[in-house]
Amino acid sequence: MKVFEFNAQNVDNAPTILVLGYFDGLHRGHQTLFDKARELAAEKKATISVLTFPESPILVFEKFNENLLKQLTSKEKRNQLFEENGVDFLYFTDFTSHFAKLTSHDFIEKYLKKLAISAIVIGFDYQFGSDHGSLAQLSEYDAYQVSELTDMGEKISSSRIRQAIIDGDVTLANRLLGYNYEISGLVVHGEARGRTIGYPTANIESKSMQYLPLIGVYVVDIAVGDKKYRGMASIGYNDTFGGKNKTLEVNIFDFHDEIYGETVTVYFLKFIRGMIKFDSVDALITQMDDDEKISRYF
Ligand SMILES: Cc1cc2nc3c(=O)[nH]c(=O)nc-3n(C[C@H](O)[C@H](O)[C@H](O)COP(=O)(O)O)c2cc1C
Ligand SMILES: Nc1ncnc2c1ncn2[C@@H]1O[C@H](COP(=O)(O)OP(=O)(O)OP(=O)(O)O)[C@@H](O)[C@H]1O
Repeated sequence: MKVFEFNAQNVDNAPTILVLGYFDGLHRGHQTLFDKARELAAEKKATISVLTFPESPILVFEKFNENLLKQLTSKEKRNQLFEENGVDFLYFTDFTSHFAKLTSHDFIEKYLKKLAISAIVIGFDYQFGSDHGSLAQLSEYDAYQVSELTDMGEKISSSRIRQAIIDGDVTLANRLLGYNYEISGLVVHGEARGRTIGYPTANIESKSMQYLPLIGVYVVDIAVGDKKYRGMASIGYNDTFGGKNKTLEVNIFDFHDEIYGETVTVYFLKFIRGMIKFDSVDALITQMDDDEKISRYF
């Protein structure tokens, strides 16, 4: 897959199936668009291209809050998911005030006309341009609109998945995504207290703008180097010890290596319980023994 900053000079001119949307998370709903694109690409002997934005279009319309910069994946994972979905050319363009003012006609002239489009694939609720164009405005193309994919009668959407993660419902998030929600980060030094209570933890600091699941304890898998291990994660303030910083820590089962400075990936599998402020360290340890049993046999 090739990644480009969109401009008229650097586009590939082979016949292509163009898929349109923002695609935060590339969830199962999004994946149906790529299924259609792959079918068309095989039929028409064409490549697959995506024209999208690095950041959420909402940033241009709403008062800023930090959540607007957050995505369901890191930038690297987002690109990897496009590639896994069969994309050959990934074009990024910034969603700016100027871009937002383009009509659907302008968008076709300035962007779509620069590509050698064999067919276009959009979703059932896709709109483009300041006049909210949709399938009708794409009539000069062989354009396909994919129907809505639902789960329990409700649309699978990036917003619904974001909410599930904020609520700690990683089971729902994973089901809607079609893969396990993950966060990568550097292993850094914590208080070095974990090892004294028999549960050493890798403290993980992520540099990507992602949603951290609700404070609590989770069954996780964790990739260290090229191996994956089962573990249990804590997200919170270590209330028992009066912690001041919110941390993501993982006790990795059957693992005894020093991994400071390594980049690891945590896959959230199941919410176990909320954080508890225990009266004694022994009570915390007894609870962690139970968490371990749940996590090992999940
Ligand atoms: C599975 C798991 C469950 C935890 N549950 C709690 C909890 O309920 N309450 C709490 O105060 N700390 C909890 N912790 C956090 C511990 O307090 C923390 O790991 C310990 O203080 C070590 O911190 P350190 O890595 O900074 O040394 C939990 C940690 C893990 C790995
Ligand atoms: N569940 C779905 N079924 C079919 N198509 C979908 C589904 N969800 C999104 N799409 C389509 O995928 C493309 C990208 O959608 P978009 O990035 O707006 O995702 P979204 O999940 O709808 O996001 P949000 O929750 O922010 O509205 C659009 O063409 C959209 O119509």
